[in-house]
Order: sequence, then structure tokens, then C-alpha cells
Amino acid sequence: QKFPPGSLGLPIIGQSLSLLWAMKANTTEKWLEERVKKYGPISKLSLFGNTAVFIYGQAANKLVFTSDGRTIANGQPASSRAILGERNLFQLNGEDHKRVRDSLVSFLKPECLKQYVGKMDGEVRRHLEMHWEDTQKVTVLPLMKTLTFNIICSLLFGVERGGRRDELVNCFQKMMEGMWSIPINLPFTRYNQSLRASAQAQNIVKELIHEKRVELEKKGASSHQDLITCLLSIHGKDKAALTEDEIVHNVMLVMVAGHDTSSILITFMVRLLENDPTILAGVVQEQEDIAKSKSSGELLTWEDLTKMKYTWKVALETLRVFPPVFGGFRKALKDVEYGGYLIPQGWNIFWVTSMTHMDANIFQEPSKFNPARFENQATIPPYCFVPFGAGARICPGYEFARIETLVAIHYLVTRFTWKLCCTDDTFSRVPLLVPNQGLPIQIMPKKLPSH
Ligand code: HEM
Repeated sequence: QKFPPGSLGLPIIGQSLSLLWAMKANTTEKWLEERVKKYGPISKLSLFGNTAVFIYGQAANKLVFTSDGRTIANGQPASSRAILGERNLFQLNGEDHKRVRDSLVSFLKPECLKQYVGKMDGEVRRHLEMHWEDTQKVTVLPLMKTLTFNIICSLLFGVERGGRRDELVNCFQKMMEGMWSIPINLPFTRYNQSLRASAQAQNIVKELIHEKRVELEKKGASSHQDLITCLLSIHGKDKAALTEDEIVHNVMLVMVAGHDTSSILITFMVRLLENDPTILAGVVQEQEDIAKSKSSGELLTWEDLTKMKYTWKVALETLRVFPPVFGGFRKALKDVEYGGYLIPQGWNIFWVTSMTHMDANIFQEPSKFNPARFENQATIPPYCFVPFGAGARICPGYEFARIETLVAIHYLVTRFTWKLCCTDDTFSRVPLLVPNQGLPIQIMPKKLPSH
């Protein structure tokens, strides 16, 4: 059997710097297309210290997402594994993955999140009062990161505004900077700073766990107060379902996986709505109808969200064109044959979202922004629209992201109109999507029909 074509580049560094540079310069798609032109649809390379094979398209996605975890397992680069902790869901496979994932989903499932729509509403309104009202100019991405981080802290960790939340934000930002870095642990490297920030954040999470455990023992807390109390309360036959390390490492994962992604989706929707008056009009109409049906100060409910169908289609199309997650890695646990080549045991498999999302054979006129594609989602072939992944590892935060995006967009379009301040419409991936300059906009308050 043949190895895939391609070169492994320099030891350890391989193609990492060249890919990171392309991501930063917003030329990732071109970088990938050039690979495909040079080597074909499957090629080998070396990324972040591991030999990897790059594959894309429907068949590749199916291979990655339907694997049972015994042939192809999740395998993050060494840097993110060390930063998030060995027992985070990304690292687990088989029974362990199922047990930990089921525990997280028992809080993140729609039936449970339904009751938190009002709490999210409160967070969004407070955010707008603090950062958007009485000002003429805001920068959207950093504010949306603050909003989604606050929502996660409050709803998932039970950490309300104050010193502890600020400390967590600080650690988090430093931690993210080394997430996709070359894992060289020397005092001056990004990777080293990330590791130190991660240790600090994990200590805060451990303190939280101890406090919540005491509250639960004193029966002062409900088991569904937040994600952490929920995870502490789940019991198997005669012991807790998750170990303390599993809780800490998965809180770290949720912090990373859950807040940057949704903030990017909301930011790109703000950017897009200003660029497309017809789509904006459709979203405004839908949201104002809902606003008019409510009395002043009344919180949004699950019922209201079910009426936001057009807005969610716009969100899905935004995710197709600007998927916040660029792709990810798996590891071949056994030799795998794919596309006439051998992917040897131990190699990483590098999958990406955007190459499939922009394939004209799957999405007609792929560069055209058209929410109507999502009128009937069943018409989209399986494994072709994958902003949340697919299969057993599909993002468990889908519903959480849907609720916070819809609530945020509701208040943005019913309370403000805006204009983009900079003509620079480009963006980069670091590794998540970032509009250059963070999307500064000029905002004008609207006269409200109700709230
Ligand atoms: C627009 C928002 C979001 C996007 C685009 C997104 C995307 C993704 C993607 C692509 C994956 C990887 C799937 C794979 O490896 O096969 C993933 C996994 C994950 N996401 Fe999200 N996500 C979002 C929001 C969230 C939120 C809000 C949370 C938590 C509250 C969350 C928690 C997770 C977790 C825990 C995993 C690991 C799942 C596993 O390995 O079983 N995500 N997400």
C-alpha cells in the first residue's frame, strides 16, 4: 500500500508555521487548495509535532465522524492536550467518552436548557446596558467574547460578576494564545505561558468544585443549579460518575469550546446584517414581531425562540460561509486505508470544515450568501454541512449556542441600528476566526415598540 504523497518538512516544525501564517493572513483556503493541486485530495504533512494526513470532502468527513473510536480516535495536538488536561472530552474515546459526554449532555440538552432562556436574556440585557447604551461606537468581537464568557460563567459554572470571574478571564486569554502552538516548553515560549495560565485556571475551578460539593452536602444547592453541580451530582452504581480531574478538565474544555465559537458567530452575523439590507429586513421583521408581542421588561422564553426560524437560517448560512472552527484532528489507532492510500497507525488525520462548505458540487454558487439553502435541511447531503462536526462527537453545545445567539441577535436588532466603521473587511484565523480590528461599528439606539 502507498503512503499519501507530500513532504514532512523540518523536524517538529513541519508545515506548522506555514499553516499558522496562512491562517493569520486569511489565505488558509488558498493554502489548502494549493496542497490539493500539488498532491491531490489526500496528502501527508507534519503539524504541531505530529505526522498527519490532510483529507476533505463528504467521504473524508464521513470517515472522520463515523469512526467508532477503536480505529480512528480523537487526538488533539500535544499543546492543546497539555493545556486543557488529559481527561477532557476531546481526549477521551469509547466508553470513557460516552460516560463523560452523557454527563455533560444531561445539562446541555434542550429539555434542561429551556428553563435558562430567561437567565440568558438577563445576561444579554445587562451586557447591552453596560457596554452598548450611552455610547456611539463599540468593537463587536471583544464585547461578544465578554458576553458569551459571562453567560458561560453564570449558567454553567455559577460564577457571577466579580474578582473571580475577572481572574478566570485573564487566565483564559493567556491560555488561548498557546492553544495551537509548537509544544516547546521553555520559559519564553507562548506554550509555556499558556501552560502556566491553564494551571491557574484549573486551581480556580478546583476551588469552585470544593465549594459546590460542600453546598450540595449541606443540601443548599439544587443538582441542576449549574453544570458543575450537575456533574457533581451524577452517580453511577456506587460512586460519582466523573472523577475530579474529569470535571476540572471538562470545565476547561467547555470554557474554550463554548465561548469563543458563539461570540464569533454573533460577530459575523452583525457584520453580515449590515452588508445585506434584505436579510437584515427579514431578521428585523421577525424579531420586532416577537418584541411587540411582549410587555415591557418581559423576558424571552423558549416559545419565543421557536418563532425565530428565519434568524436561525441566517445563523446557519453564516456558519457555512464563516465556520468558526476551522477543523480538527483525529488519530489513526490502526492502519487505515482511504482513497487508495495507507494512513499508518499513529498518524494524525487533519479534517477541515470550509473546503466542503464551499464545494460547488454540494452548495450551488457557494460564495453567495443564501439562508434559503436551509429551508429544508434534509436536502443537504450528510457530512457536508459540518460547522458543529457530526456523529458521536457532534458539538454538544449546539443548543446552548443556538439560544445565546438568538437572544443576543434579538436584542441587537430590536434596540440598535449600526454601521461598520472600517472598510477593512478581511479576517484571519488564530486559529478561530477573527475579523480584522475586531469589527468596530457605530451604533444608533432605536425607539422600542416594547421592551
Ligand atoms: C457556534 C458555536 C459552536 C460551534 C461552531 C462549535 C463547533 C464545534 C466543533 C466543530 C466541534 C468538534 C466536533 C468533532 O471533533 O467532531 C465541537 C465540539 C465540542 N463543543 Fe462545540 N461549538 C460551538 C459551541 C459550543 C458551546 C456553546 C459549547 C458548550 C457550552 C460547546 C462544547 C463543545 C464540546 C464539549 C465539544 C467536544 C465534543 C466531543 O468530543 O464529544 N460548543 N464544537
